[in-house]
Amino acid sequence: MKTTANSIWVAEAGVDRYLERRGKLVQVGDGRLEIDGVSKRYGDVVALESMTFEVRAGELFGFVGSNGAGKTTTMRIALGVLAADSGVVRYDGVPLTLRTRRRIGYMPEERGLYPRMRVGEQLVYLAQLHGMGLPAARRAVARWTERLGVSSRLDDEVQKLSLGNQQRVQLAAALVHDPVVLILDESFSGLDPVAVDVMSEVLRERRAAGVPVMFSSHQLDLVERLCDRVGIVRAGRMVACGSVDELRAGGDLQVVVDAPAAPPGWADGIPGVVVRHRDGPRTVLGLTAGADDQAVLRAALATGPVREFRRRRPSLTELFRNVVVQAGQQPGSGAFPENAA
Ligand SMILES: Nc1ncnc2c1ncn2[C@@H]1O[C@H](COP(=O)(O)OP(=O)(O)OP(=O)(O)O)[C@@H](O)[C@H]1O
Repeated sequence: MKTTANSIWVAEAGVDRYLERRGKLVQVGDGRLEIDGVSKRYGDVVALESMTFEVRAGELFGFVGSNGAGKTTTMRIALGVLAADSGVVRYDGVPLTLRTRRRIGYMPEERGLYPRMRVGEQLVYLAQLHGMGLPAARRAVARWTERLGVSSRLDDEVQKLSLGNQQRVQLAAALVHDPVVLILDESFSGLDPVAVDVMSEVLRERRAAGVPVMFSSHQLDLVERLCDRVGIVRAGRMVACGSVDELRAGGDLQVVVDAPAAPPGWADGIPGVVVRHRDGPRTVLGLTAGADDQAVLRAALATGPVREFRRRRPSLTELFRNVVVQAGQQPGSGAFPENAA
């Protein structure tokens, strides 16, 4: 048995290793990236407060939150370019080391390429910084630039490329050294639809190869489509985390009613029912637990014809608004449990 600052090794047999952590036996060595209780302040600004979540091996994890919520700070700490005040980041069950950090592929939000350096030269250089030999680096650069559609620009200076193509090069820079973890900050912003497809395909491939992939984005439809799980962050804390279906199931059940003759206020007074939105003849109602949707239908029919009546769950965008905007206006009223996954 071995004791470290953060954990006690209780068994080690082949690849199945276990840790006792906070009284629970946890299997390690499974390629997970864990952000555990990470806090960070910038002077008086609390950027992160006990941020906790994990990205599993072979999982695409979407990291969403409003501007200034703490996404970039989390990612920079996960990469080790920024130190946390407290908390720990682990990969494969153990706190990150310099060696592990070199094996992370990172795409920074502020982009980090040298504008006057040629694309090919720069990518080879970056691959070598991550420990690759020159021949392997050249092969990887040829492969990834071909894959990302920028192989014809290898001899051009980065600054001569369009912003979208610079972004493709930036993704190539994150991938050339065959990273074991991928962390991408706003990787999709500013890309044309074809480049979005290429980027999505590459991320899915990395996921299939068993890599934990985490990316931040404000494009929630894309996150909803692509991710296995999503974490919503607000004011430096994870306020909802789970698969899109889990999160949607946690949101209120809604009923859409198209009743052209219904007067304003027709649904007022039905127990457990709140009018969420009204658009012409259509009303979207939120139903709290125990509310009777048949009572809604009867009330709608009492007004005249009903052309549409269907139940639905909120989209990720609506959930995001509920969690981030409404909860922000009413502290402590978050609709979802933390780390619900
Ligand atoms: N170097 C810094 N000095 C002072 N405050 C900072 C610094 N970097 C970030 N912050 C603050 O920390 C908080 C979290 O910022 P962060 O960049 O992590 O948010 P974000 O979720 O990535 O936002 P965005 O979606 O706008 O990129 C914000 O209040 C921000 O103003």
